[in-house]
Amino acid sequence: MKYKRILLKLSGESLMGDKQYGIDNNRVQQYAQDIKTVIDAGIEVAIVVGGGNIFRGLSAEKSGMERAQADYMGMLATVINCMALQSAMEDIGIDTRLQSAIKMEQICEPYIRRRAMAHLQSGKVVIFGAGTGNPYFTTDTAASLRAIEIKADVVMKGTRVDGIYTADPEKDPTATRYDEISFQEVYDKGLNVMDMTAITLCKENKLPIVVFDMNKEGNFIKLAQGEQVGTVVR
Ligand SMILES: Nc1ncnc2c1ncn2[C@@H]1O[C@H](COP(=O)(O)OP(=O)(O)OP(=O)(O)O)[C@@H](O)[C@H]1O
Ligand SMILES: O=c1ccn([C@@H]2O[C@H](COP(=O)(O)O)[C@@H](O)[C@H]2O)c(=O)[nH]1
Repeated sequence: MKYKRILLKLSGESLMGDKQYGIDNNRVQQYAQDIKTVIDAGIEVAIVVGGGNIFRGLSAEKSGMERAQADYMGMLATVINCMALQSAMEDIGIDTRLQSAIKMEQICEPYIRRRAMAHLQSGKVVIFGAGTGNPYFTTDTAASLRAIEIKADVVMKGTRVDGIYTADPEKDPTATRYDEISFQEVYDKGLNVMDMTAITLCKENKLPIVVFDMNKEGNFIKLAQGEQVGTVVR
């Protein structure tokens, strides 16, 4: 098996499906099924979920809200997404634990690194909510940070584009996709598929990143088993 432990980052926006806002249950159910195939193959999976489908701190700041306050709202939004994904996974028999970087005793465990690793070793999927717990960060950075902390082999960013392009493919139809790219090239070319703090953490800790289309059923297991899917950054 190529990977023993994977950190899967799911963007909030991809949970929207075709909706303009919020959560598309069909999409969440598809993700849960795809995650199950990877768990059933004996691979450990931890997940960080974004919140962009509900609330983004930066956008709220532009409308006049104080940034830190807005960012805490964004972190709470990620927990809502995590709970939706947790429900969908439990419905199909996956054992899960949700850990939040901001304490919410009635809802989930607090983030405790060693406990998270023990859950993973016993076959549970651990979902990390509330990002890093700090404003001015993103869930991409939370994904890199948690992946390093729990000694994952890779960060897989499952999103709605099928890899990293020479420019944002949603804005530039002439953009072409890389199969592989170095951390340095991501900086040099200013590619915005993940924020630079997240990229730097992975670079400094020699942790590869794969960006792939999570909306295509079966992609996650292919990737987990070592097939070439999406773009690898290393
Ligand atoms: N060079 C590039 N290659 C690929 N995608 C790019 C590139 N530049 C910008 N993007 C954009 O990055 C987005 C991927 O980020 P994603 O939607 O997963 O956002 P996020 O900020 O991680 O999550 P959230 O929606 O939770 O805020 C794609 O939708 C794509 O349009
Ligand atoms: O560590 C973190 C993670 C996230 N935030 C805030 O949450 C929203 C949603 O996260 P995305 O990564 O954009 O999906 C983000 O816009 C921040 O406002 C944070 O403050 N700290």
